[in-house]
Amino acid sequence: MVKAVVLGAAGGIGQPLSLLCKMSPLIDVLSLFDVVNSPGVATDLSHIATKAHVEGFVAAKGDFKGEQQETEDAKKAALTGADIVIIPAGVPRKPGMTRDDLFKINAGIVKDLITAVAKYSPKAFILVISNPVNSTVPIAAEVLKEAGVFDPQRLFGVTTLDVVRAENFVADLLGQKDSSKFNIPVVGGHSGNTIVPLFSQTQPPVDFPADKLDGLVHRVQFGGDEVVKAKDGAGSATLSMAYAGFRFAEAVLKAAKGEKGIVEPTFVYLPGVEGGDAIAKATGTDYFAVPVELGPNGAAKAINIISKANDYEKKLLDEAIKALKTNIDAGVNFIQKPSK
Ligand SMILES: NC(=O)c1ccc[n+]([C@@H]2O[C@H](COP(=O)([O-])OP(=O)(O)OC[C@H]3O[C@@H](n4cnc5c(N)ncnc54)[C@H](O)[C@@H]3O)[C@@H](O)[C@H]2O)c1
Ligand SMILES: O=C(O)C[C@H](O)C(=O)O
Repeated sequence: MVKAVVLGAAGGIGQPLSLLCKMSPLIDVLSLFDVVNSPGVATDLSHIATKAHVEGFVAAKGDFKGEQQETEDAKKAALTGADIVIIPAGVPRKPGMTRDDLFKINAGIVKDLITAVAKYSPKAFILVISNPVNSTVPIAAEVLKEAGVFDPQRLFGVTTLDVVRAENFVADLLGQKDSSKFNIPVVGGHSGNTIVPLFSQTQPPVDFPADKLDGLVHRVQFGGDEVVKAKDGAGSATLSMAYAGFRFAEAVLKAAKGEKGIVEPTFVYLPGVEGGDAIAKATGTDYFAVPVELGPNGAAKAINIISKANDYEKKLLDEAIKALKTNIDAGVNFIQKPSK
């Protein structure tokens, strides 16, 4: 029996992601939690005739003592027995904002939700979508460490949308309809210049002249801004993110069931994953998105693809690492050195 939980299930990402989970033959129980509207989303989904049984849990409206208990009970009921917890809870960007501008609100939301995960489903795979991923994943790790239940193989920052974009933009540029035949590793983090597509490692190989390459790299790094601008104040990527989040969740679940050879780039705590130490040493950071081979216990092996980067990509990596370190420190310090 596989139980999947979506925290932030009533949101722009949460709803289509929950729909995709409801369609999946890999999921038996789908549990939805949000601070608003999740029972409605759950009831709506429960009318679809597919395998997963759907349950909805919502936080209490207020924050008085009795209501705090009600919210805690809802989290407990949603999370108990979970095999995989997917977290798109939090505020999205508006035009003119960076992902780091979301830290102020989302850091606290992620801290709060991971505290509940640590209590009620400490062995679940945890997939963090909430931005800024470069900081929310270290926050999650620190909360889990403090609770004594941190398993680095089971904590993932979801960077799949960057891979999806890279594959799609390359296909676009080559005038090809089917982007699914491309495999493009995107490494680093998930914001602006911390996103580093390694086009030199594309399978099947592709080759672009320098002027085209600059534009392509920029489009992958700032693909999120393209959507924020087009939505004009109504949020950021939701549908493509639901697709990407589900693609990654499905990969984790398939590998957990024993399927071999599944590799997806994801933002992980390197020292806790086989092969990660060498990458941490090369980058000088403990967290980095790299292609990870998934297995029954989650992240089985970090693949050191960055050692194959060409000179152009090495420059991108240097810039990414500088920015990433600041983001990671902000996340770690949020838990270790909270301001009074
Ligand atoms: N990792 C990625 O590639 C990626 C891509 C797109 C968006 N995002 C991020 O995902 C997050 C969600 O985006 P969205 O467009 O779905 O936003 P949204 O505002 O539409 O939905 C967020 C949901 O989270 C809920 N929520 C807020 N606080 C909560 C809490 N404490 N517990 C449970 N639920 C809570 C809200 O009620 C809302 O339903 C944003 O931070 C966004 O930046 C990440
Ligand atoms: O751009 C955003 O703020 C949302 C997300 O991180 C994205 O890449 O689309």
